[in-house]
Amino acid sequence: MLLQIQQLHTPQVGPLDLALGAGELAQVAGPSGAGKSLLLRAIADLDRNEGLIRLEGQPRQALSGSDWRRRVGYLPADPAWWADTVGEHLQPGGEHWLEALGFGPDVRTWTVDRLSSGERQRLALVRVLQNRPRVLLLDEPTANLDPDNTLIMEGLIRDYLRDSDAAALWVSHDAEQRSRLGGRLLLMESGQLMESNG
Ligand SMILES: Nc1ncnc2c1ncn2[C@@H]1O[C@H](COP(=O)(O)OP(=O)(O)OP(=O)(O)O)[C@@H](O)[C@H]1O
Repeated sequence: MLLQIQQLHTPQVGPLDLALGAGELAQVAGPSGAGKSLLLRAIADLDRNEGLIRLEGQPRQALSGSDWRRRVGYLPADPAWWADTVGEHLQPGGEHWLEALGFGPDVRTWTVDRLSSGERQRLALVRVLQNRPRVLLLDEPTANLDPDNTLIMEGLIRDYLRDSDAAALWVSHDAEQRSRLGGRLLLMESGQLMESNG
């Protein structure tokens, strides 16, 4: 197993177990307020949580918080930006991702305050992918995108999972997207995670 979670719990989430294999995409659905975002934040170790999480057999405590979050990349629904320009948030390289998402090389000079919500969402994905994570934690990554960009982003993420043999936990409210992506579906309700059969 690539990612193994045992008895993960926070005041709002769990205790729950979950395992993701290399290349696996598991979707998480469930009502607003069920704890989907808090689950992703707990796995990324951004909120206080207890439980055992292993990545490729290595316990989370063996890595620093920042190393863990490079390997287990979290894309929040509303990513934070701290510097003035896009380029200050990006590492060198990754031009193929920028290009695939519709940006030219000049995007690095753009100021963050001019970005639309969809541009923010697409650029934040590039930020996460540049760390070459083994696991992606995606919180409604296409919520602010038009249909064309949604399909492009879905394709890019799928390509990354296939090429890097990475896994993803993908929160989506969109039933059509869920059927396009396919794969395993997990349902979250009141902080508990259940495997869905349909
Ligand atoms: N820091 C916090 N302390 C206490 N409760 C919180 C905290 N953050 C979120 N909550 C509550 O925990 C519950 C789960 O929140 P969460 O953001 O995980 O929901 P969600 O399933 O992602 O919902 P949505 O689909 O609307 O994004 C909500 O009732 C929320 O108000």
